[in-house]
Amino acid sequence: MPADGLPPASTPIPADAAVPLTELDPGAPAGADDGHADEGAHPDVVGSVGLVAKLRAVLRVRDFRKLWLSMSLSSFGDWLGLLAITATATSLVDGFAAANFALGGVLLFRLLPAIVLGPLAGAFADRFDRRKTMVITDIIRFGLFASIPIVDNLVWLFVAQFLIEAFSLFWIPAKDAAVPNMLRKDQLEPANQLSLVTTYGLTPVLAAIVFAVLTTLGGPLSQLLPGIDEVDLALFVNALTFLVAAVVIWNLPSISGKRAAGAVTTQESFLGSLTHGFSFAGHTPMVRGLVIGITGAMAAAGVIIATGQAFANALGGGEAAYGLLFGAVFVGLGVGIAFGPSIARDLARERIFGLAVAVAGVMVLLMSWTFTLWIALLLVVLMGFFAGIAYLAGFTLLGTEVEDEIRGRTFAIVQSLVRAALILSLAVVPFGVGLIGRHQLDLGVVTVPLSGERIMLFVAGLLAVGVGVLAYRQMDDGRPVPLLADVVTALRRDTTARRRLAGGGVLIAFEGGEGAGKSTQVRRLQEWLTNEGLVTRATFEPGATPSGAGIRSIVLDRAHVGISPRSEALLYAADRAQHVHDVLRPALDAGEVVITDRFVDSSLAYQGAGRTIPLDEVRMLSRWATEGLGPDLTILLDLPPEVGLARARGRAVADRLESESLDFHQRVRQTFRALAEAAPDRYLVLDARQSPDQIAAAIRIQVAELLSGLPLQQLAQGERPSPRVNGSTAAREELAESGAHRPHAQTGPTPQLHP
Ligand SMILES: Nc1ncnc2c1ncn2[C@@H]1O[C@H](COP(=O)(O)OP(=O)(O)OP(=O)(O)O)[C@@H](O)[C@H]1O
Ligand SMILES: Cc1cn([C@H]2C[C@H](O)[C@@H](COP(=O)(O)O)O2)c(=O)[nH]c1=O
Repeated sequence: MPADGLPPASTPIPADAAVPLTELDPGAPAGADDGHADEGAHPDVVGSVGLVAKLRAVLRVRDFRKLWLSMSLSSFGDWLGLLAITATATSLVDGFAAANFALGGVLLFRLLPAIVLGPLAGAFADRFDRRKTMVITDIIRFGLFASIPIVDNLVWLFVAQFLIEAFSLFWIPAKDAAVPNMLRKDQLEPANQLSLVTTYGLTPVLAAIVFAVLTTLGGPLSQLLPGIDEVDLALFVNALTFLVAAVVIWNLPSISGKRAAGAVTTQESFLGSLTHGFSFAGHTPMVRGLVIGITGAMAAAGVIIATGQAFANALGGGEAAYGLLFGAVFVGLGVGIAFGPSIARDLARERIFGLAVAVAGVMVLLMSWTFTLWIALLLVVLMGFFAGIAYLAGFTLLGTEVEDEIRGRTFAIVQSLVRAALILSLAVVPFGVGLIGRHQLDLGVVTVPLSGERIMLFVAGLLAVGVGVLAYRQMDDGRPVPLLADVVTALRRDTTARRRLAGGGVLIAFEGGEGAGKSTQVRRLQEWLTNEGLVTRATFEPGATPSGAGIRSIVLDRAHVGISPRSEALLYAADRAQHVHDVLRPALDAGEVVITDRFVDSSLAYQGAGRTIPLDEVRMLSRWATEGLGPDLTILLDLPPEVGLARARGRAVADRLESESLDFHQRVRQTFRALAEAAPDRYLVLDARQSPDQIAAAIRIQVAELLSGLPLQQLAQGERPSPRVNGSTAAREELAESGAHRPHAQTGPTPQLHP
């Protein structure tokens, strides 16, 4: 959305015409200040294109690219290993019950070590050379995986599985803690997106395909190599992936960082560093919130997994429905991870995390009372979507906000709790489902089926909502913007409103033709606001900065004949860029009410319609100069040009622009009016033939409404300094000193103003 609220104007404006109203978009939302939030990025380059560019940029980092490849390989190996081990476990026993026991045993032995060893592994990752830790654990895992088909025994399978998982626990925090050191902070989110999509989207599918191929090939192969069956082949391939990963990581010295050559980065004892990790997680609100949210969400996820089959049956869908529901979770997760950041890019991750967990919980709550398969599928996709957003936000926050020294322990604690929560819910929920059984609740008009799995799902939903809210409260460090307004303005990309809500000042622009009374009204508005106790700044274009003053004399001096329209447009844009940089942004950032006599619309009207430069080009130039800054309110003082020019000429000799034809000034007027009509929410159009008092009164009413309740800089009680105006030397000195006024000023909701 253009900063000025206009759609692209595709055709040049004829010399004798103002901008036709049909070229303007009356439905344009108010006040899009899009450049500010995505500094440096073209506003159109968000969403999927932006994501691809970000992923490419991340993959251009050589060390990360290598680590990602080796991670992908290990992840592929892990999935292949899981398929092969579960197949091996069931093939090593006879009978249905024994096969299920063997399967359950494998999963239990996979999850169990994390509870005991996770925190130890984290402390290890923070103390010792992460590269060596990763290489050694990869080599050990290679040996263990390769040993399973060689030993070919269920007990050894359990032991090996336990050991593999135990060593993985040392590998994971070392890797998680090393990644943030390879990338810039802003690259961490796309890097996490890439890793998560690879681990949970690509590699499981690839592993399933390869497993199918290997098991097909395994038959003929076992005839060639006696003693080796199809599952053995998968396990050997899997073992090999770890060996390759070890070689790749060995060649990445940057993973070691400060921990190279066995250097221990802390003087703490091992036990000390372990307890320090727990105390850090317990006492840092952001980490505490994440731990609560992730653990609770995982417990809820465990409930969903454990009740999935029964729920699918309750929907009347059986195995096929179970498969669909299972797939739907991954579809939602994938979409959430891939597109969540661009959809919610203006929201703080600290807010996104708790909010997304809670909303995912609401989806589960709704799901528990759903009786139609397709509605359930939709809710599952949505649940996965929000869970994906939460997962990515949580993971990225851990990487960006936790210091390197303690990152390994933090990741490890989260990892342990996640697994513990999963085990607990996977173990407890089936009992709960069985104990509750299936009942019918007769409500007179309808009979509602009450079954164990639905009640358990309902409890899981409640749990997720609860931990989401709790995490949100822990992590939301007193942001001034109310949540709803934050979410709505973020989704609408209304960064002007966001700036206002966050105490980032308010920008009011006065526009209109020559002699319309802008300077008079700027002065009066500033006087009134100052008397109302607000810190204000009045300024103007062109010429409010030292370099701008030079530009002003060039563009307005009639002696400068022959300035081309484009050159004129560039001069005004240069003045504006300096103005935004030196005056507007700093004052807005300080929470002041900034009133400017002319802004972007003047360029659109004078250089666009007046000089007939395509409006789009002028708009692009202005947007570039202002970095997308747009006014919160534009007050257009509308006046027939002949009246305004007469007023202006009564004041001084006509300057270069004032000397233009009446036709030129007519086009300027029509364009100002058309711009206002295209975005009525953002404009106050006043007939400038009224008396100054009448105009000032109308302005005060509108401005009082605009400022009401906003967190703005206020003067201390009783302090009413003379208004500050930019442009003059004295005013500039005051601008430089403005910090000196600040100690008296404080931010707070604007009290009731008295228009
Ligand atoms: N509402 C009004 N009715 C009649 N005269 C007015 C009104 N407002 C201002 N004036 C007078 O018109 C002249 C121009 O006013 P002002 O300088 O405020 O206009 P401006 O829009 O800033 O002009 P410019 O853009 O040319 O600088 C001044 O002499 C001023 O006193
Ligand atoms: C900002 C801006 C201004 N102009 C023109 C409009 C006026 O003729 C003069 C400024 O004079 P004022 O007395 O200070 O109003 O400059 C323009 O053509 N383009 C612009 O962007």
